[in-house]
Amino acid sequence: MTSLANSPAWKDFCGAVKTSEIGAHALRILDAAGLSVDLSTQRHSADVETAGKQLLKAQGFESARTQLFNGSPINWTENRAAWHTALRATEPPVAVAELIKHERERMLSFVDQANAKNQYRNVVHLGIGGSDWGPRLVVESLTGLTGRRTMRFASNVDAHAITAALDGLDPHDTLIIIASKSFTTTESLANAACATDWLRAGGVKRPLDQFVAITANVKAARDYGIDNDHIFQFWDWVGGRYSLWSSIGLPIALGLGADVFAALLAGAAEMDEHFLTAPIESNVPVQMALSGVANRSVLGYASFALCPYDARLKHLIPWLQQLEMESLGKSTTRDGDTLDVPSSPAVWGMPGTDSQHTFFQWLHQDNIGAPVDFILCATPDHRYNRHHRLLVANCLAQRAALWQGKSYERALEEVQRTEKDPVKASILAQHRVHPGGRPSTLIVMPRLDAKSLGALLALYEHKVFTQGVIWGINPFDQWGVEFGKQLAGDIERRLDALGSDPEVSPYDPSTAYWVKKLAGS
Ligand SMILES: O=P(O)(O)OC[C@H]1O[C@](O)(CO)[C@@H](O)[C@@H]1O
Repeated sequence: MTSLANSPAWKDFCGAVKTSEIGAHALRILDAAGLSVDLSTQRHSADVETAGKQLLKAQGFESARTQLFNGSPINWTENRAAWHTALRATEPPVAVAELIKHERERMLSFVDQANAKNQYRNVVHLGIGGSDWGPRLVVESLTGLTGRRTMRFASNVDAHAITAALDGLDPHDTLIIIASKSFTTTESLANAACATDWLRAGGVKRPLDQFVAITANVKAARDYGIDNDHIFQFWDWVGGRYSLWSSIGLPIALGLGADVFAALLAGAAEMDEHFLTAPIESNVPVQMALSGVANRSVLGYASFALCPYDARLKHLIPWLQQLEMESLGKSTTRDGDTLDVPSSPAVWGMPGTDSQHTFFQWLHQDNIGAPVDFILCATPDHRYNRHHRLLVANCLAQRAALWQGKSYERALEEVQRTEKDPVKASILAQHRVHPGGRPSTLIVMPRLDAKSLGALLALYEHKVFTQGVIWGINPFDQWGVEFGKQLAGDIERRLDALGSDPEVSPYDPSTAYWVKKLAGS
């Protein structure tokens, strides 16, 4: 049985983190691919730095990183590579360079032709999880800058999503994209069927002519009836939640321009280079990963919040939730043992300043709270300077309050200005104390453009990868999701037993009750 908890490197790391003094270290701002990442408000010390390096060494970080970039089958439960870095490399690895070039050229020439013919004023993208969040995040974050088509996204199997996405569009001028690596995903195929009906009802004679498929299962897309010229491939060695950089980026090129997609890839490639070459102590994804492990596994924070102080980045939250929680939400190590330290924090969040009026009270004064990743753009893309100043001030203020806290003495001084009764003043002051010492990271982007966004997404990808290495878990599979899918398929068949009494014996009494009650609905 392998034990991380009992390994000397782990014990040293825990000891160093626990004895690191809050606020004792100097400014710690690291730069990577145009992003500035301020880790000054994370627990750190010279000992933490040394122990962090030893831990990475003990967990085989350098060789794992090499394997990531050279296309080794590091997704060991599925015996596949996770080679998303190849898709954005300036010079992709020889083994896949031709494949990538060929497919990218096909995809971009489709975009060129559509632009030249002034075709498809509307695009409806149907995908879910990794086949949705990435392109949705990029398109919706950057559309204000260069948007050139009406772009809609529908993922949920709740038909309200697809009906809203199609609402008001001209069926004759609408392209439907089915984005699904497996081309078997229930939600995406059910929504595609709705879109076909909608096109037909709108007078389109050959609805499938207006479909595009983006998939690793080309045969299934062909069998579905989609023309070869409208099928854009990606491959087994690209994980679903890492697929944004592949043909899954088609809506970005269609909606924002091929140059925007290229800039996104360039930003990610720059971050890849940094991750590969920067020394450990200034390697931003690695340092963020170590802080994350310290917060989760040593200091016991079960979650962290993501608060972009840029409302355009609202979809970064679900994107990161999938990246972090589908990748790291596991507790079995490579040898099949149970991981014996707490791992994989839950991720949640909301853009600032809305979040301040929603859950920041809890962050400030709950017994434990949660670390926060703050994201800020130095320059906005609007002309309202005061708004931007307010946004920046709020972001910095929240972070300072979480870290510095407010002492009882300071609170008392405040209260005594209006409350003269000493007993009452003391009680009221207690309510105003902020414990402080609450960790956070501040990421400053120069402005929200494709290059910075590409760098930001790659930063989080590598942070998650590094944490997977430290915890010894495979960040590239998702067996937990697969089990739920199997059960949903089985329950759907039982619910479909129109009129007859469905067979529910394999299920627990509560599930059985509801299947019977809702059958035929
Ligand atoms: O691209 P597909 O095959 O439709 O899968 C969609 C999503 O479903 C999952 O398999 C499970 O959520 C994700 O990993 C994936 O991004």
